[in-house]
Amino acid sequence: MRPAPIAVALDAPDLETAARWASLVTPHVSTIKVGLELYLRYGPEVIASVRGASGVDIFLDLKLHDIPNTVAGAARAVGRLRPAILTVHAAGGPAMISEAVQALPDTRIAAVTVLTSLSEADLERIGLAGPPGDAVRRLAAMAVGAGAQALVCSPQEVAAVRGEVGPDITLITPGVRPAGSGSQDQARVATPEQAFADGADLLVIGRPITGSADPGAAAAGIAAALRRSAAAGDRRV
Ligand SMILES: O=c1ccn([C@@H]2O[C@H](COP(=O)(O)O)[C@@H](O)[C@H]2O)c(=O)[nH]1
Repeated sequence: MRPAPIAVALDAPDLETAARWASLVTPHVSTIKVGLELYLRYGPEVIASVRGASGVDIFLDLKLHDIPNTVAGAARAVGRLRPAILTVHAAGGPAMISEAVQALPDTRIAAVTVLTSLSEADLERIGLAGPPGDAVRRLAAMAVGAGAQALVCSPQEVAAVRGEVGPDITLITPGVRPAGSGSQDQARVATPEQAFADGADLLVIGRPITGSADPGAAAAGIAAALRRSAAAGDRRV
């Protein structure tokens, strides 16, 4: 059975916990995501520890955001870790995105549009007044024009972004919460089934899996729900 298009966010306080979560979920999911907490604490060595012997894809979520030359250097610096996906902030602009793409030809550069933790009220406070979907679509079009092969947006915008950028761009959605789960610090959320039906290619899910008493069973349960959605033809795009 093919692993489900889920990236489990290993936001763990220590390496042992991250490696344990990784070994429990990798039979069920295509990807594991290493973010700032683990990478800043343990550095590049963390990747080998969580990758183990599995063929799981590594999603390095460093959200690079700096001048183009600095981001190009940072992207080259992580190249030897062979991440399948590396994030940059779309707000860094087209030259920065383009430099990252050129620096890492074998990695999918994913541009983060508007963080899923931000609400419309938050956007107004940071000078981006208007529905989040408007800013997400603007940033998505710019990032793809600059060469980004993937985009990060919330599941609430994924259908509109697909309409904007077409079928060839990988759409990645954090802000995924199974029915009945709390949204915690996420502001723009939807269920895994809804994100998948609306066209997400990779669902980022952290605490609903890693906070469960049995992360392996939680990942398997969400993977099974996605398979049922696919079999029922629920995907609209
Ligand atoms: O807009 C974004 C971009 C990245 N993330 C990351 O995804 C996970 C979500 O974890 P949950 O526990 O499922 O909330 C986390 O690692 C974030 O850094 C995001 O949430 N939103």
